[in-house]
Formats: sequence, structure tokens, C-alpha cells
Amino acid sequence: MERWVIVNPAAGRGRVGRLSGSILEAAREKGAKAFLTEGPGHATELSRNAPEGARVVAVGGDGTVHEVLRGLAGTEKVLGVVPIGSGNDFARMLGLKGLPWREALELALFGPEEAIDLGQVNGEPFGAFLGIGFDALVAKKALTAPSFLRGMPRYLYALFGVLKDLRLPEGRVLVDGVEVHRGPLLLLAAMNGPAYGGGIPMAPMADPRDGLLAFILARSFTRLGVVFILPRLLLGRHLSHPQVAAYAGQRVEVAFAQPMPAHADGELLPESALYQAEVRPLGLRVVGGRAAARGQEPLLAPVGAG
Ligand SMILES: Nc1ncnc2c1ncn2[C@@H]1O[C@H](COP(=O)(O)OP(=O)(O)OP(=O)(O)O)[C@@H](O)[C@H]1O
Repeated sequence: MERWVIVNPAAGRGRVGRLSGSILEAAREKGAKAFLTEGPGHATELSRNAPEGARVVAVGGDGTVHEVLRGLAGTEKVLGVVPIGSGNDFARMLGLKGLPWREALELALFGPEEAIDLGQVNGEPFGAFLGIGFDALVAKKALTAPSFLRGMPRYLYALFGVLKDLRLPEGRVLVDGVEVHRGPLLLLAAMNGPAYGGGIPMAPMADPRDGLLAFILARSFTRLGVVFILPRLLLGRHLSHPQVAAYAGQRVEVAFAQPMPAHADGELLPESALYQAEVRPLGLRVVGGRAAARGQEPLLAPVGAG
């Protein structure tokens, strides 16, 4: 079996860049082919070129995982992850977060495989999460932030920039063909794993092996309402808010009157007025290893289950 290691030197705010020499060397010593990406999109091209059945390891954060995933979704290739990004929610979903990179690399190259659910939106795969609306607006705004702002200050700049001009769009949401919402819509998140944005527990009950996605809707919110829900969101206590609804299902359709931004695994998607997302149960082969055991937590009831 061929083993490919794809290293994004821009991930982890430069940390991967600093480690890249050692990572490439360690990967080659273990018999893998190792590559450094040259820019956005390169990881997809590389993983597409890996031979069928190969193990392809993404070294970086969720954006790198997403790009590699795009090159191997729907094939027999297997995804491994060495999480050295700033968010790492995909790795967190697999129970790999916090593993030192050498151990993570060893596991990704030689550890056991398993299958997890794969998300798909408007024909594009996603591994851990999809966000439509407010959080994608914030991600888009962050691209225009002054370059000296990094990390949290950059996020806050973008957040308050979006809040200042916030006008909620009207959206229609169907879960498994059932209309669950029509009206103002702050955001919809389709979650394969529990967290996004670097550990924010958007859907604490989401399980990437249950054949379902968790859909979290934030409906009508004022600017102040958004500010007040944020601390609840960080603690995972947002689901009891009267303007928040949660469903589990296999498909979601979100329609707006005009194009709205969305992101898949934190990577902005082409804007659309219609997003159709679905789960491919156990559609992705990964090296999960120490999959998080969350069996005790109750799962969301599928729509229509009463
Ligand atoms: N050689 C490169 N130079 C600059 N950018 C790159 C390069 N290779 C990939 N990228 C881009 O780097 C971006 C960030 O990567 P990634 O998301 O993995 O890191 P991160 O932001 O630190 O982690 P996380 O998403 O987990 O917070 C991706 O959008 C990817 O397109």
C-alpha cells in the first residue's frame, strides 16, 4: 500500500512551516512519499493523484483535511490526519486531538482504518461541519481584516464587523423533506462531529458513525441576542434557547432569496441561494484509532420520530 503525506506549511499559524523539514524527513524515513503544498488547492490536486487504495495523510488543520478530502472522497483511498492546525475539529471528532505529531504520524501511516460518515454539500464533500449564514459571513469578513490581526482579535474584528450591518435573511429549511423552518435565519450548521471553530461544541451529541448529521438552526436573533448567545454556545448550552432548534437527519435543504455564504470545514464555498447537503453513511475511510467513546450521550431523534 502506498502512503502519502501532504504537509501544509501555512497551517497552525506557521507552526507546520517550522516543523515541515522534520515532518517530511520522518515521513520519508517511514517509507512514505511526502509533499509540501505550494498554495491553496494544491493538497486536493496531490491527493487526487495518489493511487487507489493509498493512505493519504493531511498534516495541518481542518482546511488541509478538507482539501485532501476533496481529492479522495468517493474513492478507496484512506484519510489520515496529523492535527497541527489552529482548530483541528476533524481530528477532535476522531479522538486524535492533542496527540504529539510524531505519534499522530505513526498512527496515520500504520494505524487501523475505520469508516465514518461523510458529508456532502452542493456536490462537495465535508468531513466535520458545514456552516451556512452568520458564521460564514464572519469567516468571509475575516479575510478582509488587517493582516496584523491574528487569532482571536481577527475573529472579534470580523464578528463585530458583521454584527454592525446584520440583516437576517429569510430562509426555508427542509430536513429529510420536512419543512422545519421558514423565516429569519441567522445560521444553519450541519454537523458530522460535535465541534467547530476550534472546539466550540455546536452539536455536542453529534456522532460521525450514526449515519446522520445534526442540524442546528439559529432562527431570529437581534444583534444583542447574538452577543448573548455566544457564551452559551461556548459552553454548549445554546440548544435550550427558544430561537435555536436541533434535528438529526440525512438531508437538509436551505433556500434563501439571494446567495448567502457558507463554509465546509471552515473553507468558504462558492456562494449560493440554495444549499443541499446530505450524509453518506460510513462513506469515508479514515485512520481514527482512538475514536472518542461517546456512547452514553443521547442522540437527537430523527425528524418524524415523534
Ligand atoms: N503552501 C500554502 N501556502 C499558503 N496557504 C496554503 C498553502 N497550502 C494550503 N494553504 C491554505 O492554508 C489554509 C489554512 O490551512 P488549515 O485550515 O489547515 O490551517 P489552520 O487554519 O491553522 O487550521 P484550522 O482550520 O484547523 O483552524 C487552507 O485554506 C489552505 O488552502
